[in-house]
Amino acid sequence: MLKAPFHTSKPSPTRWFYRIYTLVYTIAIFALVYHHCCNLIHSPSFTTIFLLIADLVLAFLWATWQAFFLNPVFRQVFPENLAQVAKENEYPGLDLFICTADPFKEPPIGVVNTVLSVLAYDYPSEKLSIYLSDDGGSQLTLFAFMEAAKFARHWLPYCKKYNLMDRSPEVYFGSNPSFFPETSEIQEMYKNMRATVKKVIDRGTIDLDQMNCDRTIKAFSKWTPGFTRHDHPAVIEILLKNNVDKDVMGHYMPNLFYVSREKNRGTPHHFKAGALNTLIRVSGVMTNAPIFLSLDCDMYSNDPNTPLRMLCHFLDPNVDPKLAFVQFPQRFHNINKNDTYGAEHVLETRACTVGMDGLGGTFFMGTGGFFRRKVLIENPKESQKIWNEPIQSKDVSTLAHHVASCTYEDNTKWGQEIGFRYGTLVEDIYTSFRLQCLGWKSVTCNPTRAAFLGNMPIALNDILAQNNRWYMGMLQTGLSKFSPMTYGIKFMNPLQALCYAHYHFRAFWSIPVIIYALVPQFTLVNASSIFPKVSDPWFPLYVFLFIGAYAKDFLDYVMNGSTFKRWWNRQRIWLILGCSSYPFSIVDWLLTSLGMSTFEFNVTSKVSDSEISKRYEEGVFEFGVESPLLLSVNIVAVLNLFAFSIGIKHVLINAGTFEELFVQLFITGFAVLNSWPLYEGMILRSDKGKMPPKTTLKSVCVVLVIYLAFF
Ligand SMILES: O=c1ccn([C@@H]2O[C@H](COP(=O)(O)OP(=O)(O)O[C@H]3O[C@H](CO)[C@@H](O)[C@H](O)[C@H]3O)[C@@H](O)[C@H]2O)c(=O)[nH]1
Ligand SMILES: [Mn+2]
Repeated sequence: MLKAPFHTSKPSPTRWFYRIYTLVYTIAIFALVYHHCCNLIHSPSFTTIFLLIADLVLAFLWATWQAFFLNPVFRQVFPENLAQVAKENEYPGLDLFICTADPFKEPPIGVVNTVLSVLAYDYPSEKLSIYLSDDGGSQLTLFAFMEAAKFARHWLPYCKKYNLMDRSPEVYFGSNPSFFPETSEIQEMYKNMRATVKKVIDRGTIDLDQMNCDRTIKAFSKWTPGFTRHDHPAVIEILLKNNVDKDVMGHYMPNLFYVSREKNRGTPHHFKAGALNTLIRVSGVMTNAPIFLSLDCDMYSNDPNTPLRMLCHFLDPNVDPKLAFVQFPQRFHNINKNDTYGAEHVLETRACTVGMDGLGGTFFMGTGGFFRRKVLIENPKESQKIWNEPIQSKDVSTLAHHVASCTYEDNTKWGQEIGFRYGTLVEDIYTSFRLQCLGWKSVTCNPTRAAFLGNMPIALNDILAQNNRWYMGMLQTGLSKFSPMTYGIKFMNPLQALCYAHYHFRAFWSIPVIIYALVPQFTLVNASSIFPKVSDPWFPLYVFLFIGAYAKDFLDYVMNGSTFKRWWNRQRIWLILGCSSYPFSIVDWLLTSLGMSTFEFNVTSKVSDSEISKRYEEGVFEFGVESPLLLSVNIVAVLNLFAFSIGIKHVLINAGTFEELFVQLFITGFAVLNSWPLYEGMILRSDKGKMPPKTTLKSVCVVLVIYLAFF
């Protein structure tokens, strides 16, 4: 029995409020559906059918969203109590997986910082191994890591000596650190390393003549002339060896491996899921730690004690034997003051994770998840590791290259029943869904000081493209035989399945958004009323439904520590996504299902232009590029402005129509209010991030054509 607990959990006191709210709102939805049905019987028309469809989809998404709030559980961990069961040298081994895919979109110096931040974890170094997966197959990345390994010899002892919290050198030196005797020397080394790496990246090649070490030359000799990122043999390099490499203070260092799996054009590589599965196998051969962490290359560690927090769950003698992973929700370092694009995902990363925790476990977010290895492999007892040989031996190397080959997975269950699951662009959420259907559990750990901090796009089009990818990925599995609504409801807690369903079908939010962005507007131009007028007994129901949904959403935001402006921006981005990324995901899904297109994981760019960053800091929308995603949003904005002006004209000419057209005017006015940054981008701005004039022109033309065709 433990004297003091490692972790505690308590149900949220707000759950009763949410349960009552859900009940009341559900009754209101039924009343609305009844009202629609009456309308359909008495005055059937396309408009009534459209509105019914829109409201049914809204009701479905609302209902699935409520599942997150019915039984939230808050957990706390107490790493200081760990000493009761384990001394440091009894901690389990830990393999850390970091994925990168493109040296130009993900600058290696950023990846180096992520790696250094975890290499310097407060964890016994003989238990720690870092594996970098390079899907870009780039010698530039390998070069950067060779430099990083040299710098780590100075950086690690420095972090530990002064017990730094920020162990990403870029963050540390950028934050006016306190001055210790070695500080300026280390800073100088860091700057030199950064400059060396940058020079090589800018030049685009490695100058082998300048290398004076045979091993290094041998490593780079694998980049033969036929070597491309899509076609190359596996490259596995040991950059730091535990028990061999020491830092400048004479302490052994963790292992550091560079892994670029074999690629050839004819073999599908399954994007990040494929990369992670390769790492599971390569690490199985090399170190075979019972726990591994999956981390994106842009998510540096913000707290060196994170592994201990994770151990509070895994080392608990009363741990649920079905506990598969501990998820540290994603948090970001580059969000501006009012979170212009709602990229912080306040509810998804806070309320939703604790919400699912009370239902059997949260989903895996792709990064910040510590897994038990045995959960993702076939037969944990059959270890691949060659125990009696050191990791640098020939046999180990041959086996590691073998498991990183393209053909290794042929006729195996990898990606289907073991490892990270294939067949979708959102391998993370899908894998956790499949695991939880098998009875595995997960827990959320969200300490006040973020465990990891990542990067979000800061240009609107990048945000839209990222969402397009996510929700296309969700549909791939949401509409497969592993749908949460069929398979999920059968094999997991049904409320947990509803939570998954919410994410998987979020793209359908575009149906009501598009209907509400067009139908009330078209009818407003004609001055024909489609909603109850203000004095109608049904009118208060509409008011209740609107305010009930918006006010609750706002409350959730504030209760999760956010602000009014951030909430406002998030609800705006919801409307924008509803007429861009979401419908595009549905179209993409249709085209891929019909075999008319293939899907691709477009890596988000982590490079930021200083002008764009400046505008983002000021909270100004970044349009700048011409893209179908932006065009569709802009068309809707122009159309609503146009319809609103005509609506106002009607009311001014005949004040009697105000009461009848009120709801339509309100919806259109609300859209206009939300579209304000787009009008600014079209008319008032002259900077490079303004709406491209061609996009404005096209939008106006489309709206004119619609007007001439229909009115
Ligand atoms: O073929 C690929 C493609 C991507 N990646 C890596 O995957 C990570 C995530 O890619 P990113 O472009 O940053 O995508 P995001 O949309 O920011 O990522 C979110 O969504 C992804 C699923 O779409 C999850 O995998 C991520 O963990 C989650 O942070 C990065 O480290 C990439 O290097 C690979 O290793 N191989
Ligand atoms: Mn990312």
